[in-house]
Amino acid sequence: MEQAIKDRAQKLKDTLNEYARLYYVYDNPAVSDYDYDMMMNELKKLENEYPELITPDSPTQRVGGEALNLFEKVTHTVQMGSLQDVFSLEEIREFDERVQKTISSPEYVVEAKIDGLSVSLEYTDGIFTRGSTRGDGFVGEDVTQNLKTIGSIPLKLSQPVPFLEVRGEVYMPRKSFLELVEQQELNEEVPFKNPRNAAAGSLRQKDPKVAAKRKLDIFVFNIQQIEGKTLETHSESLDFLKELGFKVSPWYHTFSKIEDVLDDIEKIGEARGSFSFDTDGAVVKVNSLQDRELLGATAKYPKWAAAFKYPPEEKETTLQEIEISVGRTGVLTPTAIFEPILLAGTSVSRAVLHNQDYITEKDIRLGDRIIVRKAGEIIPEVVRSVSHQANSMPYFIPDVCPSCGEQAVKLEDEAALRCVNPFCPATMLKNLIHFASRDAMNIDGLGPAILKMLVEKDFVHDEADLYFLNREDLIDLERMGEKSVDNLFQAIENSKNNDLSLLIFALGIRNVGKKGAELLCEAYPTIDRIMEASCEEITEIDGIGQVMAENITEYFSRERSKELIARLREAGVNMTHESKISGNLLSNLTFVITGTLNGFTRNEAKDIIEKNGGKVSGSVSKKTNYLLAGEAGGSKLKKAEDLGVPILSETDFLKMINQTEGENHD
Ligand SMILES: NC(=O)c1ccc[n+]([C@@H]2O[C@H](COP(=O)([O-])OP(=O)(O)OC[C@H]3O[C@@H](n4cnc5c(N)ncnc54)[C@H](O)[C@@H]3O)[C@@H](O)[C@H]2O)c1
Ligand SMILES: [Zn+2]
Repeated sequence: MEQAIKDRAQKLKDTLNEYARLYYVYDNPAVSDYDYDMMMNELKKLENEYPELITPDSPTQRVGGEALNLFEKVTHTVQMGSLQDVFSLEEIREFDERVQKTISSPEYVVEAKIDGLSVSLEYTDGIFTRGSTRGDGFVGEDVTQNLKTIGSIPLKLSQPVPFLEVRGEVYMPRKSFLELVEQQELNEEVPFKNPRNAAAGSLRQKDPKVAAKRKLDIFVFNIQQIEGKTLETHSESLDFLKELGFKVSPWYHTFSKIEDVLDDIEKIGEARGSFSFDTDGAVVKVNSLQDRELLGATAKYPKWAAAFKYPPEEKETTLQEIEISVGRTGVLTPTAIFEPILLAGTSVSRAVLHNQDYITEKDIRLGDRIIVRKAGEIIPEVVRSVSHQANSMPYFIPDVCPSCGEQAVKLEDEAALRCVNPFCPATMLKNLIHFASRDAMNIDGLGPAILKMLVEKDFVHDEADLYFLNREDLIDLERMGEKSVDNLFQAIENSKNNDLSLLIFALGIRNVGKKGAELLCEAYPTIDRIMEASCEEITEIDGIGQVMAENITEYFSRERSKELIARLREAGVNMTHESKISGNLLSNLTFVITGTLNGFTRNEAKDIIEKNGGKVSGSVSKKTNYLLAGEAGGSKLKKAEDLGVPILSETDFLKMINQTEGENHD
C-alpha cells in the first residue's frame, strides 16, 4: 500500500475523531453532518479496500462519544448500537438482498429517523427507575433526573410489566429550538447550532431545572428487554409501547415489498420539511424479532436495519436582493432574497448569509446565480455563487442600522456589524432586560418574558415607561393576576429608591459597568453634575479611561437621554448618590481578610473597610497594610508573617473602627 493512502487514512481518522469529540462530548459540531458523513464514507471505502488500515481507534469501529464524568455511569445490558447508513435507494435494495440471503420473504418496517439523541429508559413493575444516554454504546450516563422533566416520558406505565427497557430518541421540537436560540442570543450566550445539539446539551445539564425549561420531547422506537410479555414483531412492540403510554415513532409502516419500502422513504423525504421535529433520514428494519436474531449484528450496528440519509438538497437560483435585519442584540444580519425554488418539499425564497466575512469569502454579489442548500437543518443557506452578472461589484453590508438609521459599528473580535444606539427600537427589549435585572434596578418579577410581552403589546418603549404602567393593561396580560400585578408595582416602586450608581449602570451606557458607575457617582453624586461634566473632567477620575469617558458624554449629549432622564425624574426615581465612604481614617490602607470572623461575615468586614475609605485585596503582598485574621487563617496568615505585615485580630479591628467612628463624631 502506498504511503499516501496510509497518510490519508490517518488524516481522516484524526479529523473524524476530533469532529466526533466536538459533536458528542461538547454538543458543538465543527462541520455539517453531511460533510462528516462524506468523510466517513471515504474512510470506510479505504478500509474496505485495505482492511489492514482498520484499527480499534478508527471512527468506523466506534459508536458515539464517551460518558462525561459529570454523571454516574450506566453499563448497558443490551448494547445501544448505531445504524449502518446508506445514501442512495440503490443501497437499500442491496441491504434487502443481503437480508434475503438469510431470511426468505422478509417484512420491513419503515420509520422516520428522528435527529436527536438516543436514550434508554428502564421500568421495574411499571415504574420508571433509570434513564441513560447511549455513550459509546456500552457505557452511558445516568440522566434520570433530567429525563423525568420530559412530560411525555411516563413515570408509571398503564400496566405493571415486571421489567422493561426501551430505547428512544430525545429531541427538541423546532419551535422550542428557535425560542431557545432567541433567548440565548438575548443572554449573549453562544447559541446551539441545531436542535440535535440543543437536545443533547440540555439533557446533559447538571441541574434538572435547566433541562426542565428546555421543552424536550421523546419518541420511543424499540424494546431492548422485556419480562412478562412475549412479542413476535417490531410493529407489534410499537403498538404495545403505545398502549403502555409511550409516545412512539411518529411515522411507521409495514411492507413486504421492497418497492413499497422505497416509496415510503420518498414520502418521508417529501413530508419531513413540515414535521415539527428534525428528521435526518428513514430507518428500514426487519419486522420479525426472530429474524433479527438470525441476522445478528456487527460490533457497531445490527444487520437487520439500515438508515437512509437524505442528501442535502441544492438548487440554483438568482439572487435578487440582500435584506439587512437587526436582531435583538443589535447584530446586523444579511439575508439573501432569491427567485423561489422548491427544496425538501417547501418553497424557499430566503437564506442566511451569516455576515460580511461569509459574503466576501464566497464573493456573493447582487444579481448572481447562486446555489442554495437545505440539509437537515431548518434554515437554508447560500452555498456559493456560480456566476456574476457583467459589471457587478463586490457586496458590502451598509453600515447603517435598518431599524434606527444610526451608523452600525464593527466591534473588536466580531465578524458582525452591530447597532450600538442605546435607543434603537430593535434592541430595546435587551436594554429593558438589563435595566430591570438584579444587578441593575433589581425589579423583582420584571423578567425577560414579561418585558417581551410589554414591548410586543406596545406598552413600553423605553425605561421610563416602566414607571408609568397602567394597572388594567397589566391585568389583561397573560398569566398576570391581581396579586402578581400588585407585587410588580411594589417592586417598581421600590426601585425608585435605588442609589444613582445603580441607575447609571442600568442605563446600559457602553463600557460602563457597575464599578465604572460607582466611580462616576463618587466623583459626581447627582445626575445633573454627571450630565454637566465634560469628557476631560470624567477622564480625570481614577479608574475611568478615555473610552469610557467618551461613551458617557456621548450618551448624555443625546436629546433622547435628556428626555429619558427627565421622565425618570418625573416618576420619582432617585437621582442622587449616597457615598459609601463615610469616614477616611482607613484611606490609603489596603486590607486582606482571612479565616472565619465571629461578629460579621467577610463581606460585612469588607463593607466596613470600604465605608471608611480603605481597600480590600484578595492576596497578601508587600503592599498590604493589615491582615485581618479570623480563626484558621491558613496560607495568607503565613505569608503575612513572612512579609512582616501587621496582623489584626477581630478585636483589634473593632477597636480600630470604633476609634474611627469616634473620631468622626468629634
Ligand atoms: N457534524 C459533525 O461534526 C458530526 C460528528 C459526529 C457525528 N455526526 C453525525 O452523527 C451521526 C452518526 O451518529 P450515530 O452513530 O448516532 O448514527 P446515526 O445518528 O446516523 O444513527 C443511529 C441513531 O439513530 C437514532 N434513531 C432515530 N430515530 C430512530 C428510529 N426511528 N429507529 C432507530 N434509530 C433511530 C438512534 O438513536 C441511533 O442512535 C451522523 O449523522 C453524523 O453525521 C456529526
Ligand atoms: Zn439601530
